[in-house]
Amino acid sequence: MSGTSLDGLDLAYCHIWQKKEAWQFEIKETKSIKYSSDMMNTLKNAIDLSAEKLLELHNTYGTWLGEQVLNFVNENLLQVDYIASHGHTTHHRPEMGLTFQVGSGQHLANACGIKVICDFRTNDLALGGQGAPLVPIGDRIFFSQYEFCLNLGGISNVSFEVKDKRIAYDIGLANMILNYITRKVDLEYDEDGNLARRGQLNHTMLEKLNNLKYYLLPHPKSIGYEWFLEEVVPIVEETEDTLENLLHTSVHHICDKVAQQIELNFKTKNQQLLVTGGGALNSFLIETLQEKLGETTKVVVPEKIIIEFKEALVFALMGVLRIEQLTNVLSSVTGAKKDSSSGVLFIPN
Ligand SMILES: Nc1ncnc2c1ncn2[C@@H]1O[C@H](COP(=O)(O)OP(=O)(O)OP(=O)(O)O)[C@@H](O)[C@H]1O
Ligand SMILES: CC(=O)N[C@H]1[C@@H]2OC[C@@H](O2)[C@@H](O)[C@@H]1O[C@H](C)C(=O)O
Repeated sequence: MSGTSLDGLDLAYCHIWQKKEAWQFEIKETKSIKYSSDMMNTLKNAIDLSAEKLLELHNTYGTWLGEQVLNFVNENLLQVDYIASHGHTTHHRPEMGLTFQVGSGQHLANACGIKVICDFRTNDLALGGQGAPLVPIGDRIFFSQYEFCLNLGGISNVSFEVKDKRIAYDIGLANMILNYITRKVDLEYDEDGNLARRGQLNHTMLEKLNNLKYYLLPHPKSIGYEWFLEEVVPIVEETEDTLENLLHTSVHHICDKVAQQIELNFKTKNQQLLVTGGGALNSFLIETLQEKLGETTKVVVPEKIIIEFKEALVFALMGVLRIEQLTNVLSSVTGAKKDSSSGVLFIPN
């Protein structure tokens, strides 16, 4: 899994099996590989590449993924049935019916000698859906004890049940804006939200962020880096303020939007909100979120392995479901014509 915050590649070696029809999991080994600044820039700027250069990146990144898998397998002497690979999203314009994840499955398979399932999003787009978010199938199967599952990666998304249907959508900003601000001073991210905690609210910036048009759209809906570049970056750039105030204001914005969605979809007193993704490690953000939600919603920060590897785990589950020809993409989430068993299998040569 490689997510929108561009921090690196997450590898998880998972056992997934069924016991009396209920799916079970164990995450046995994990590894995160931080991107070099070159790699990070290449992936970030892939949006501007020519078709040829993009295809070249698709192949070279696929091979690189396969090499990382091979190292991980050899380091831990793993026995692997399949690799489920998300790749890295370079383009996501569901309104135009397109999404693209670099990381060619054939190159990946050939580089590690293991069968690969990848390209999990295209089929849903072909069926008229958003192709995102996909992790809600895992929220339903593995984390149904929580009324809400929230992921705070580059982008925030939420997932919950309404009358036996899973609903989920990208809420809006999360670490993407925080990292954009800290990277101006060559800081990868705001550790524990310490800088943001010292800042003060910039009311003008908060109002502009809170009024972004995307927030008014009904679900199903999802966003990509394009939205960030076009709609959000101008607001940050036109705001003259300290780093601390920009971060503080962005944290409030992130939490305002999450709290609004949880309140709108209120389930029950003492409801639990499971928070995963790197944002769960930002203590200022988590405190601010809990304050905004009040006593009716308990923010649950799980153990670190779940915070950091839940998305990788769910892609592994999606791979298993694909092999078993079971539904792994929910149309109630994406708005597609129907549920699907998505993903493409590549056999190594
Ligand atoms: N200790 C920490 N304090 C504050 N922020 C943190 C901490 N650890 C990680 N983060 C933030 O979390 C980010 C990584 O989050 P994560 O890996 O969940 O994102 P992602 O999977 O790339 O995104 P997405 O789920 O949107 O595709 C980092 O870039 C950083 O902003
Ligand atoms: C197109 C794409 O890659 N979307 C990502 C992105 O990052 C977070 C959010 O936007 C979510 O919709 C999705 O990723 C997770 C893994 C998902 O599909 O559930």
